[in-house]
Amino acid sequence: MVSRVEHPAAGYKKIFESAEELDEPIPAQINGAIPSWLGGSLLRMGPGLFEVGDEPFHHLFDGQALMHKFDLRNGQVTYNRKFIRTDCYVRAMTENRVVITEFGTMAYPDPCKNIFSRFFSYFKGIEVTDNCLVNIYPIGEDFYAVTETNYITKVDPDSLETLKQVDLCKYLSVNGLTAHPHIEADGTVYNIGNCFGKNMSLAYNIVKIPPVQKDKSDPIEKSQIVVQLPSSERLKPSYVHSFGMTNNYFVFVEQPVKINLLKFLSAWSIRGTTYMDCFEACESMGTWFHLSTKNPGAYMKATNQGFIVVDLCTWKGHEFVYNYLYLANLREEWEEVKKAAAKAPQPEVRRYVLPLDIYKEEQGKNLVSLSYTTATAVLCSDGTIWLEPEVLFSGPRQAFEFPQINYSQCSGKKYSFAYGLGLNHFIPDRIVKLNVQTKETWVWQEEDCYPSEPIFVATPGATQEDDGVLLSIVVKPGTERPGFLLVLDAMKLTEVARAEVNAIIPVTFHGLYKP
Ligand SMILES: CCCCCCCCCCCCCCCC(=O)OC/C=C(C)/C=C/C=C(C)/C=C/C1=C(C)CCCC1(C)C
Ligand SMILES: [Fe+2]
Repeated sequence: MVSRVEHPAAGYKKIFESAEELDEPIPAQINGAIPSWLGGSLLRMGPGLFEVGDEPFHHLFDGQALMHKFDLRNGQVTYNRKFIRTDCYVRAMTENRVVITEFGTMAYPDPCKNIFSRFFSYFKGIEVTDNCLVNIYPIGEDFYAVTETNYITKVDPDSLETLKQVDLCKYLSVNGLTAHPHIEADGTVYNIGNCFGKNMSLAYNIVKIPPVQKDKSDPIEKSQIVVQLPSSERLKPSYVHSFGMTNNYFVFVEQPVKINLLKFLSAWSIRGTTYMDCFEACESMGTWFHLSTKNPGAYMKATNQGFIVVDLCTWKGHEFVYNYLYLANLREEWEEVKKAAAKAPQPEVRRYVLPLDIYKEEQGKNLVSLSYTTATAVLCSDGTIWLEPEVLFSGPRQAFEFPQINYSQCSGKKYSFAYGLGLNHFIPDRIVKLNVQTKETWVWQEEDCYPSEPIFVATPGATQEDDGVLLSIVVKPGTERPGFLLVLDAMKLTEVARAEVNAIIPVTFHGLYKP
């Protein structure tokens, strides 16, 4: 899968440019045939406004949230997009400047205010962003666009209208939640977030939001913390992006990119620091896997021969990979992009195996007895277990990222196929399928094309894990219809159809298919 593709024309710059929302859906021109059973909507989130007035946003995660929708009905496709009316967007539009500090862009005080009110507005405390550009997922019968803060935004998946902002702090003791919940077949949502408690007690809280309520009340009102995991360092919690879940367990990977809380809570509002300035690498820490039972009341022994297998997309070393995602770097000419990526952490897809049955007398021995993996776990004298991974995919500066699986069939179970976005020196230029058992790979790639995270949709009644299609939004600059929805056969990774529109579609991160 190692890509030798070069991008001398630097067409990728187009996916980091502002776009206008649409008044109404536009029809797409179809090449190939969209499967007749594929009726639904692909909803995706990403940044769509990369500057306000003459103030630029600096980081990939700062542009204002734009929601995209490809609607598929009877073989026909339309495309629509709207900015979410978050507080940060509405206030930016009203004042024509960056009003709320984003991930890597600081908001300056209002230049129209006099020196005293400017001084006091600095001390008003942190105004946390509600820029929900990262993902969209269902809670009960509702849909929420999210980032990783405590603010989530209820949206209408049909009209793309913004409905309301919800502050999770009103219901739960968390400072934020990840944009990557796990959702069970009945609609129960699990997620994890940092909690900076009283007396500086730090924890990672796992949250459960129940499915649709019989009395039609909002499930968020019934949300609760189900597990609390301790932070390995007193003043510095780790940055959390996602977590793992099986039928019986939660797996949380505490990694060495830390949030410096002192900076976060004090310096930030006074000196105008951004979120990015509050992260630091902890060179001495390594990475800790935390395991907890999911439902102690209904605990059942794991069936997977007493092991939990954890497959991860990783970035090697201690440095935060987000340091390499400033827009100025991503918009460089190709030779410069390559030079910058050469210094960045290197990507690797890894498998770790956590043994569940541990006996003192086995100290120093490899506890993993699964025939199909070379990953090891050795019990140390202090009672901890040292894990070494099996590498599932590795290519220099070629990442397999934004991983997806046949979630409804395989979530938390043994599986064979992962689908991902191939990043070539951080530039998304291919879609990859990886057989995690054999390490075989398949690639879809086309000249000057910039795809997004592929979403798997199973063929109705399918019996095989990879019987279905992958949906990805692709940008091919310089053509008559430069944005298209790509439909790939998930078995062979060959093109089934594309639905093209006359619009450049800015980069999107995550999303879902709503049947
Ligand atoms: C699609 C192509 C992109 C090209 C480059 C991609 C490189 C990819 C590297 C892999 C990373 C994948 C990330 C994908 C995007 C994503 O999911 O994340 C975006 C995350 C964002 C915007 C996070 C925002 C988090 C905030 C504002 C957190 C705030 C907080 C803290 C820092 C401390 C605790 C409190 C709080 C407020 C939650
Ligand atoms: Fe993500």
